Amino acid sequence: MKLLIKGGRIINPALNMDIAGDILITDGCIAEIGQKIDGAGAEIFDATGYIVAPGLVDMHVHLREPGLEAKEDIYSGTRAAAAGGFTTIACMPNTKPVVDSSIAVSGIIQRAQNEGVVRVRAIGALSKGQEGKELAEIGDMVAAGAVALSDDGHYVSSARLFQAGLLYANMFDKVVISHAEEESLVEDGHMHEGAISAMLGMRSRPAVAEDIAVMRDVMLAEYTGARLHIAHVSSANAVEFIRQAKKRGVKVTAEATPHHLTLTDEAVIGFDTATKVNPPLRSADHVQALIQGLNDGTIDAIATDHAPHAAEEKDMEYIYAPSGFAGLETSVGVILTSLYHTGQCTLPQILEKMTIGPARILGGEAGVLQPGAAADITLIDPDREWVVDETTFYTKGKKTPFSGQKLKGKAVAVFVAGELIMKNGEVLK
Ligand SMILES: NC(=O)N[C@@H](CC(=O)O)C(=O)O
Ligand SMILES: [Zn+2]
Repeated sequence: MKLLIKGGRIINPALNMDIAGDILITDGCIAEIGQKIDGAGAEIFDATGYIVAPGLVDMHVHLREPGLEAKEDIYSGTRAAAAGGFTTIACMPNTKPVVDSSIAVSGIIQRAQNEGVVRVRAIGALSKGQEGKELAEIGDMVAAGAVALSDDGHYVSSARLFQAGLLYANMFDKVVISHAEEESLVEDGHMHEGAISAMLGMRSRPAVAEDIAVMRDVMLAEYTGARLHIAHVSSANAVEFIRQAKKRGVKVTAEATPHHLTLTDEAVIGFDTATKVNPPLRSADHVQALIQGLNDGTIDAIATDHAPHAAEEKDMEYIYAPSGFAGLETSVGVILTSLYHTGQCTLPQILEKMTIGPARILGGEAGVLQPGAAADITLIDPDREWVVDETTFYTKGKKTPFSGQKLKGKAVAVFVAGELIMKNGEVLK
């Protein structure tokens, strides 16, 4: 089996490569990358006009298995990932039951092998039941394949337990991922605290809740020397704390979501539950700080926080609807439209945050095109114009704050281990 991806612009941020060229694939692996490859006997895939990138990596996805299959499952979630251009995703453990044991981790990996169309990495819970009281079986979960530990969805209130988790995870060189919002300050809050929440009379979640939480976690990472990753950073101070900590050599990394990088709390006016998410959509000054953090290397990854919910849950009143919405199928379009086509970021910059950036944090092989590596490849048409129509989504939880928006840029083909699994938005498996 030989395949030649011919004539694209190969952007391979891990190796600082940005060339017009071809990629030869044999038996599911990359055999050669070059400006002109003689693909005698190979099937040809014409990539003229497209960007050829390492398969996109999303380190923050809620696949909802086990137990919450009305929102999403591994079958639907991995197809949504493929449709959005992703070849590797990491799934969060806030399921029912919580993924806090080796058997649960093995279950996800096994189910993903049987049902999934992209590669799935499992993140284990940091505490048992994500209750923040005692540590989960971290060593066992790592042995079963867990790539990171997180109580995502909740902040770990006890500094002592969080410190113990950092130390324990660090023994296995695994990163702890923090959902950093100090709970006592966000309880019962539904949106960002500011002029818009005051106008709407809505109980809110202030940015200072995130600032405090990030500060504590960063200090514990510094004190222990362990690895920390801050999920969905959304406040300007949090970006600054992480920037300063990195300068001091603290082993902290961070991700930002497409929605926090592009939307503000003004989207909440009208009470569309598709705008409800934790941390909340913030004001424009926070959005600008995030973009700056992305550009200066403070933020290492763009992650969707794909958090689908069932239609009947999101159709409730704003204050009762659960937080979170679909993100996998809009990520590339939203990011290219808002950051690339506006001149705020370059394509290599963006693709670094969507490939090798998150891959490095999770460890293992992904995010780079090089001979010998699995042929996980995403083709992107940066100029393809399309309108977000959630009825065509593969995810079960279709709510999106980008509904009806005209976007420019789309993943047009995805290969996993050399196999074409998505073409023109259609998943082929
Ligand atoms: N982001 C959200 O608003 N919700 C996520 C949890 C999370 O990622 O914190 C979910 O699981 O629904
Ligand atoms: Zn979270």
